[in-house]
Amino acid sequence: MSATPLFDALRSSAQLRTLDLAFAQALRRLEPDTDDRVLAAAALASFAIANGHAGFAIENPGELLALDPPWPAAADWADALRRSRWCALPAAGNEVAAPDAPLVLESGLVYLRRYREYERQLAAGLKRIAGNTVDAGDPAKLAALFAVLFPGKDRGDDRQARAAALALLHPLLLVTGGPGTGKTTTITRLLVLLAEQAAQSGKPAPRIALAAPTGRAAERMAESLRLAMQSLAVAGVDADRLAALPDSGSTLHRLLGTIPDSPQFRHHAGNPLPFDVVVIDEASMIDLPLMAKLVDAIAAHTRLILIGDPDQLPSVEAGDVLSGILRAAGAGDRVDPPDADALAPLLGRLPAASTREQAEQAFRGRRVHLLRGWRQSESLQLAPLAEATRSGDADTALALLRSGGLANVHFHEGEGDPLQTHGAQLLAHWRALAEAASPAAALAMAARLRVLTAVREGPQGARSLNARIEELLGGGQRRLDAHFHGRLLLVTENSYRHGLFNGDIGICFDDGQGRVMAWFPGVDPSSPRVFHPAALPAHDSAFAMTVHKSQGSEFDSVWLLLPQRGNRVLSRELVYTGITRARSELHLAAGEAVLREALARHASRCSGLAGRLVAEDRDPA
Ligand SMILES: Nc1ncnc2c1ncn2[C@@H]1O[C@H](COP(=O)(O)OP(=O)(O)OP(=O)(O)O)[C@@H](O)[C@H]1O
Repeated sequence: MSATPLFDALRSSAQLRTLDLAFAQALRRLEPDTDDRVLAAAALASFAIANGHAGFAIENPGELLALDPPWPAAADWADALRRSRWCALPAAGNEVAAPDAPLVLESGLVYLRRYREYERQLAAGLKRIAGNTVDAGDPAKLAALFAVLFPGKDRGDDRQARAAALALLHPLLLVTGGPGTGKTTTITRLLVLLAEQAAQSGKPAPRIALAAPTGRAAERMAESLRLAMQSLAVAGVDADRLAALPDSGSTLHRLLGTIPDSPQFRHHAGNPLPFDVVVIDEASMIDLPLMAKLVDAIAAHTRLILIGDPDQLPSVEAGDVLSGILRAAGAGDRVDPPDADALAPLLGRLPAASTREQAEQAFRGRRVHLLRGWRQSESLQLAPLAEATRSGDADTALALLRSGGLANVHFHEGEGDPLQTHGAQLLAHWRALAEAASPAAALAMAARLRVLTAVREGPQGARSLNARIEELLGGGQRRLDAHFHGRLLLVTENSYRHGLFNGDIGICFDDGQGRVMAWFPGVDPSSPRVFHPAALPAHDSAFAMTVHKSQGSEFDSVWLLLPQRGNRVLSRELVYTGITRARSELHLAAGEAVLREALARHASRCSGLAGRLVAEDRDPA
């Protein structure tokens, strides 16, 4: 038995959820002799999931929560777990964990078994896809079209061109980059290239699916794709090739086919997605279970293309999936020599610095990281601030903010309450929502401005801001109804039955017959889906929302409010995600100390995915 009553210390710390403690207590009820450190590990593994980790590292439990008295030595803790019947010890990363143990200890991480299995399945699925063979055609025959799609002189150095060329050879491609680096533009051209390749091989046009974790992100992607297609039509690209490209996107849930009241999907390994190319945008938002299910549903002949910005916040739910895959795939700045040789007809001879030495890797997915920002004539000059934030350079970020020299970036240093300092301007926007001509118009107008906060609770939290905004909208006198006309809504749980998902934004609006209904964007932006407010899944107001919930959306004008005191949730990824939600105007209200604290911290997550992807698989015994 341990000398340290660790589980009691966790209980009295009041940091864990009731659920985490109840899980450990259930193990103790089943076996009263269970080692205290095993109980603590069970509670922490459960708590880790709630905090976005896949498990927790026994070497570094302080990453999860600050605790006094000190933690047990990692070796002793591991011994206690190894001796416990509650903990499985798989011999290899690709081995299924014993089904009767709710915990797994592997490579120094303690997992809840279910999440370890998601991670194992995801790694196996990604390796399977990356190892599939796809018909690369004859790149030389595509050279003429390639020159039209990528007219730059030095195509080998043009990472957009590289990404498109690599998609011909590889069934798993990751295209990463910050805002405006041309991810969607690249995907559009890459899809045209695949359509041409199919036509040259006498095959039907490829069936292509576009999806993203949220409806808003899917719409944004489809809109950018339509614009990129228009410019290709002007550049003389054959209309038949463009016709192969989809003109709309769907949510990942819709793509996979939700089943009412079930976390399972219609598409899975036994009924794979009927597409030749599946393109997923905003991949940083996808959590471990969802990514595992997506990958499971990818057929042997299908190409999977994941797009994302690796500097954004990781998914709220368990994961950090994108960064795990990216770590395994490399920095995305080099091409393997065999790829370079195969693609020479398109890319020419690559400069030596663009190729890398070792050709053999366990993980065969390919990544291209786009660097150059293309958004020209921007009214909002965000790039230098985004770069300083991304790299954690607080001195430069503060100097840029204080100089006032970045167009349409406004720094409200030390201001903690925009409702007091700029209330009239903000309220005018929200009042106008209620005056809109239709629910569709109100939803479109709502995207013009959003207050983003780092936290949900506390004086600068989304909850208290929403309460104050509603009070101000009600004139401070009459209490508004719960679902008043003009109230912005944020769905906070997935409801497969409604087709409404965590993060979806809607509005309460009169239906023309005196009834206030809740309206959410549908496939066609001009005809939103309507729900009775009493029948909605869990929801909050969305006048102000957390940066976490804003992922995948953009707003013309963003007010980002950091708390006045330090907080563990603050990170450079949070600030980066918040500021890059702005399209034409950014207001940042923060104090120097808190901004410095945020930029000094990474929102890192504990996961074993990268390790699994680069590990050689062991043959099942
Ligand atoms: N190679 C290029 N030449 C000229 N313009 C380009 C090029 N690549 C991208 N652009 C332009 O830059 C802008 C941003 O491109 P795009 O929407 O593809 O970027 P993105 O990385 O998908 O952006 P976001 O992160 O916002 O989704 C568009 O106006 C696009 O036309």
